[in-house]
Amino acid sequence: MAKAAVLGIGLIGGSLALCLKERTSLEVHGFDTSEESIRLAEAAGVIHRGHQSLESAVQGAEYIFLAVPVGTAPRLLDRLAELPLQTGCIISDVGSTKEEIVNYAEGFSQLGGTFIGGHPMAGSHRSGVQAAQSLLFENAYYVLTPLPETPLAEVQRLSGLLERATRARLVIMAPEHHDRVVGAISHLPHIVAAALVNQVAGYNASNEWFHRLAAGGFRDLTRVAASHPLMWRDILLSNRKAVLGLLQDWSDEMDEIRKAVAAGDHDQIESFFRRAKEAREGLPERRKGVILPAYELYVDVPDIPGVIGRVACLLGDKGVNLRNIGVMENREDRAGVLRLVFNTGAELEKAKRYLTESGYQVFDMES
Ligand SMILES: NC(=O)c1ccc[n+]([C@@H]2O[C@H](COP(=O)([O-])OP(=O)(O)OC[C@H]3O[C@@H](n4cnc5c(N)ncnc54)[C@H](O)[C@@H]3O)[C@@H](O)[C@H]2O)c1
Ligand SMILES: O=C(O)C(=O)C[C@]1(C(=O)O)C=C[C@@H](O)C=C1
Repeated sequence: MAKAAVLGIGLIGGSLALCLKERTSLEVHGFDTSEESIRLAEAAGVIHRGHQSLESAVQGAEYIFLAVPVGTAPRLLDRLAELPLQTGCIISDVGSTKEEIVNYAEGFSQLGGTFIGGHPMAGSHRSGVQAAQSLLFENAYYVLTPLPETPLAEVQRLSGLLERATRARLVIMAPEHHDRVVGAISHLPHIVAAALVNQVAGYNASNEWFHRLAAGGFRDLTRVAASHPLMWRDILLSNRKAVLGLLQDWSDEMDEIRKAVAAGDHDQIESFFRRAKEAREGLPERRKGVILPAYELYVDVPDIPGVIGRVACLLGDKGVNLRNIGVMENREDRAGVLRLVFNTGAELEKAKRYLTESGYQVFDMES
């Protein structure tokens, strides 16, 4: 039976292991530095088999997933580079930042497998294998960050497996683009939530009414402040450049509202909340348990090496989400060799326009 190895069987590693176990034929092996996590994962049927040795966990594995804190992942890659891995294996990760680990993996002259960065955009403030669940990623976005030179067939193999196992929507992005976007919608909000909780805890130290009166607003806004401190320390250090820029923008925004309140500027204050309300109400709906239709496009690409990066970057820069990308094996069956999958017809139309404007020959299902 083909084998997958999940390294780090916590919330995300455990959830991914469950997905692979329930929806693929892979035998799922787990490795963790915590013996307790291995024991719990085996007892709860999260993995087929647990290992206390990294070498035996990855031996013969076709897929290896790193699901450890982002500050630990490079050291784990160092150890993998020393081990004999299965020829043609794919190594991926689930870390919340991508540029650092992708650059690190690129620096190896001999890694024994193809590294493709990954990040499922779903999680929880809880941690550990006890919180793992096989529906965690359903319909969430799952970002892959291959390099332009990553063989297309390998990206297709991994995205196909993950799509089937997690039921997530696979998208492809450049690592630095990922880190800037995720910095704004995940890393900054975690800092703001923690800062708010710390500020109020300071007031509460001398007056307990601050915590007693905390109602829906405070609780909704600060749920993620209960997240794992070590995981978040690593994320901020890994995405330092993007986070520093975002913190500067955040203090500018705070300065502006502070000035408007100090000046008693009714219009400015109302407009601050009006802009936020409109933007919040305009967030795309999150749907659980619905299988989304796929919108497909075919692109004729004469030269395969590097093409995945060029096409993915072109669409990423224009804000178009690519759900999946793959090579058509038989060029006679269909005009065009690269298959692109989108979540909406509107995204497909945008992609068609941008690709055509950039000189690509594009065909859809009707062509
Ligand atoms: N929690 C989230 O919401 C979320 C969402 C998406 C991605 N991520 C990313 O997923 C990764 C894991 O996060 P998590 O929430 O599952 O954390 P977790 O604390 O639940 O699990 C991490 C596991 O890794 C193990 N571990 C640590 N160092 C190890 C090593 N050197 N070798 C083997 N195992 C080791 C720990 O014992 C633990 O079981 C992080 O990189 C995080 O950025 C987290
Ligand atoms: O739902 C939560 O508690 C999360 O924090 C999940 C969340 C996020 O949305 O910020 C956190 C980190 C990840 O890398 C991806 C998702």
